[in-house]
Amino acid sequence: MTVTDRPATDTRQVGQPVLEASGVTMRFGGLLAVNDVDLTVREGEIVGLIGPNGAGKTTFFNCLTGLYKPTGGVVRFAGTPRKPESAKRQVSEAEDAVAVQPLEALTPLPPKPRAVVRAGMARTFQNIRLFANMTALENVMVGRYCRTSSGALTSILRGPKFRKEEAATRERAQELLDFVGLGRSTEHLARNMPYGDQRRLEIARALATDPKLILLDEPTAGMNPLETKQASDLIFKIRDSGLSVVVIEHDMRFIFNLCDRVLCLVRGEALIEGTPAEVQSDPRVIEAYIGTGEDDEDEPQDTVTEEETR
Ligand SMILES: Nc1ncnc2c1ncn2[C@@H]1O[C@H](COP(=O)(O)OP(=O)(O)OP(=O)(O)O)[C@@H](O)[C@H]1O
Repeated sequence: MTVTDRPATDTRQVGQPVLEASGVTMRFGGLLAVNDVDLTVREGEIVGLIGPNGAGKTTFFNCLTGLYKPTGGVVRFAGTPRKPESAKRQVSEAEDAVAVQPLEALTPLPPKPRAVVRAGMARTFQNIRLFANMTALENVMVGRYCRTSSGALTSILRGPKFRKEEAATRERAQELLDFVGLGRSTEHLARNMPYGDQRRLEIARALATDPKLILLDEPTAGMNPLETKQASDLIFKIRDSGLSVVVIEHDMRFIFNLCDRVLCLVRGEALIEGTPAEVQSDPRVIEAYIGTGEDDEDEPQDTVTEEETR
């Protein structure tokens, strides 16, 4: 029996590339954390990033999202940093449906998280980073502010323009809470919400930036099986709404059921990239996780078993 329940032939069409990372390399002093890694993500795709602990997954994510400036390689994205929009455009459906540009239009991303977000890339983190003492709605509204145009003075004066923009921001935030299944938790303080809800709230906040691509770093870490299933359903729903998704996870069953393609990193290098069926049947992947027993005494071990990778 295999881990994936996906049909052997998936007839969904994927589109143009939205992200193209080539030769991405990241050194921390003498440590080569990511070495010459390529990744292309197309419109409508869910791509998984797996690998044992310390393989370089999060570092690669940080290079893609501008948190780190890679020491080598280039990250191109089908979008350029957009200036904040007017309140009217902010809620327009047309704006949500920003056309993904053809490959030629992929532009190198400036290594600045804010510019990367404005270009249309959003992410969540391995450790939950919510504003604990803010409500769910306020947390999502914060994510939305990168798309609003009110400056400090407008905000202080709270004039008609500010009020209109604030109302639109609030409305969009509520829509996103409904979308992720937290419509009834609007006024709950983030810190009082159940763990699985906090993870969904983080996703809602990331979606508030109007991304074309969302990157999720271990979205099911610490979740029970029901929460994991709900997370999987939510990611499919996000993909079906027109976004591309890249997801890091250690839960093999989750990854192989969810993803169109999977990239496996080992010691900073791409070991294999392919369909879930190709990756889960590759003996090198099993070996990378469970080790050969010869030289892995000091290697950190993941919890995956050979049974799980099959
Ligand atoms: N800021 C940093 N400075 C120095 N070394 C770092 C830094 N960030 C990560 N590393 C090292 O780079 C390597 C890759 O780490 P990274 O966190 O990217 O791996 P990972 O695959 O995400 O691991 P995990 O699954 O445990 O989260 C590790 O050896 C780690 O210790």
